[in-house]
Amino acid sequence: MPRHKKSGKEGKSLAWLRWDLLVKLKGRKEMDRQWRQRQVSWEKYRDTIRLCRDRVLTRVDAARRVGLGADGAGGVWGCWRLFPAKRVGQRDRGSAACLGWGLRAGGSGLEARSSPAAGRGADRALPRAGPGRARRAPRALGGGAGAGRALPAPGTRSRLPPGSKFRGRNSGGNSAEPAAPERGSAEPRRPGARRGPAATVPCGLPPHRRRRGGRAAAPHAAGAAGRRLTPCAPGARGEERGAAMSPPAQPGVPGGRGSKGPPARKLLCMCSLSLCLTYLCYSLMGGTGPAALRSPAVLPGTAAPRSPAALPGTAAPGAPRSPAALPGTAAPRSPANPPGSPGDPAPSAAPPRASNGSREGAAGAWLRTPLAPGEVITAQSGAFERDPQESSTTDEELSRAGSPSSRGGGSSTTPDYGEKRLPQALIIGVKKGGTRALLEAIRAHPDVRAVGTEPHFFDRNYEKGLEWYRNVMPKTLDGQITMEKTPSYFVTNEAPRRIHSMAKDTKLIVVVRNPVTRAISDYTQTLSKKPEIPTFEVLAFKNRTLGLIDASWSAIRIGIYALHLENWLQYFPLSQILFVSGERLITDPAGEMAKVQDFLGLKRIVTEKHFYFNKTKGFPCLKKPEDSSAPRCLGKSKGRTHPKIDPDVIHRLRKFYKPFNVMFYQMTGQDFQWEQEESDK
Ligand SMILES: Nc1ncnc2c1ncn2[C@@H]1O[C@H](COP(=O)(O)OS(=O)(=O)O)[C@@H](OP(=O)(O)O)[C@H]1O
Repeated sequence: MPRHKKSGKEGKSLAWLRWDLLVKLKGRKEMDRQWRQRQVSWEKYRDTIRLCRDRVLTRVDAARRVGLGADGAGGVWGCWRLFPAKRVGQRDRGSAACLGWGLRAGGSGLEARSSPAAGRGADRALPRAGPGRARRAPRALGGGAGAGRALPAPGTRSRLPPGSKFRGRNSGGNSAEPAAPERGSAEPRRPGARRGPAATVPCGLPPHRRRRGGRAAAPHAAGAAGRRLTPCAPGARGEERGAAMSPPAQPGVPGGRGSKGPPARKLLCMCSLSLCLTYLCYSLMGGTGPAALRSPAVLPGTAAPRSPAALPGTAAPGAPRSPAALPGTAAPRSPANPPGSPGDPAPSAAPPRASNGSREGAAGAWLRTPLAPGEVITAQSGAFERDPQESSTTDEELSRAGSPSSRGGGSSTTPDYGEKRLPQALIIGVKKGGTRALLEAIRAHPDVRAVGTEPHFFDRNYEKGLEWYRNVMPKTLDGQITMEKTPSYFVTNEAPRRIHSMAKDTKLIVVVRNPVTRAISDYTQTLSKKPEIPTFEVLAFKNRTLGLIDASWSAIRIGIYALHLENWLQYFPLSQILFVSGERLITDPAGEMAKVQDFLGLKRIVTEKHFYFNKTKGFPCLKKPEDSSAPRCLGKSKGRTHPKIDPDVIHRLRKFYKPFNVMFYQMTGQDFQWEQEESDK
């Protein structure tokens, strides 16, 4: 039975329950008393605990997905406790040390499991105790490879070091419900558990509860600067979002900032998210060497070695790594770093990406190109992924655009007067989100001038310098906005810092789309260039039998929006980033364009009059309302027919993305309803 806190103003409530549950269970102490005095039935008592347990388990499951099952006493969680940085400035110290610890502990952050069987052991840990049974052994959480072990998960803190003041907090609370004590006996208690602060710090705890014995959560809470919210239960249901997370207010979005939610929930959620995401980041970045995450993907049945850490539920130690040695950890994240400064490695300096020995030979090598140091993902980073097609600018185009004699930097509509300026607004992603449609639509605005090609300045061409970049831009008059779009910026680790150092008030636009559809779209694009590549189903899994999604495949990884957004939020406030729904850009382009124009401070000139739905194309096309010229639809490369994907694979991918989507909704304060979309199908 989880313990409640002994002291404090509201110390009589369970410390691990969600806020709404706490409210419901306000009289829990009283209930305990009544239970002992035979005034409350065992069933009622048991059901209450079962309810709480079920809520908490969603978090456990989600944590397992992101591989937070670090080994050792306390794990990353325990480590955080040792670095209780209370100020933002101390966060990095804690991050580096703890994440270094986490890597040493062998977590392979993105070896995610989506198998329905995975991690369900806990869900099956139904109460069996009844009156007359004084105590029961704590049940292990999770199944599969991790079965039989209590896995640490955000909020469970099951691996805290001995002596930790968190210890005993979960007391089996997450994994099993309490055995019914004999009437009149003391409450059932796990051996070794002591009364006091509960070990579990789940979502929804008010600060005064978290503070005691909850210091591990503090650094992240502080670091998140009160801005980023973390889902307590990444797998949380939609109805929990608004109330539980209190995302920023959005007109029409339930549970926005305006909704009443305890601030502690935000803090706690921030902790979890920060941990998850940072861990993921480091996992992603840390593999230029033979790290677990970068180890060659192995198909079942092949003999190639594979880190056991990659297996779900396992926590085999990987190669020890110093946090300082991790790419990206040493470089200070100072926005003041000017482009080209020593601490700012040029993207072109990235070593040539070679095949890392994946399963499908050349095609596999293409899809699994290792990342450059400091790079989270570069969408078009690999030799084959650098597809100079519809979304990417060819080198020739760029050199033409960047030449002094160039006119308009690739924008055919740019007049030959005014001056070239650095962009004030960027469409930074996401690849296959609908970025081209957005750019073309906003270019219809007379106060916008945009480069037609993708300059890839902040990822591939940064060493060419800002003058080169400026030259790529079209000429503008005073009052006109210069824009460009390069979807790979969103997943480029260095991009936020570089853009910030160019101009910290740069407005950023991200077009997001259901990550499953986006992945299929991404794959379809590649397939159109390379018909010999393996099927989507093959590429999506590391091990399909085990349900291991291959998050090292860029098509999958790009869709973990929350992970990438975290990087941007280090440099830009949320208010400076506009999230455009790729889905609504198709169904209601004028509505989305209204938001874009407002965000850019432009008069709403691009309206429904500018759009025409082309049945043949199946998409909206642009027209000029003032003349009778034919509508302009995007090219054949936009709106391709996707190959049919095995519904089971889609289902697993949805499950994989769900917690990340929920995080993303909470971070942005917008519910893109991708889960809703899916459940409708
Ligand atoms: N008006 C209109 N016309 C055509 N296509 C449209 C439009 N609006 C959004 N979309 C969707 O945009 C998807 C391509 O996204 P991007 O332009 O971001 O792709 S890229 O990253 O630049 O390659 C593209 O994805 P696919 O359908 O998979 O091809 C479209 O679904």
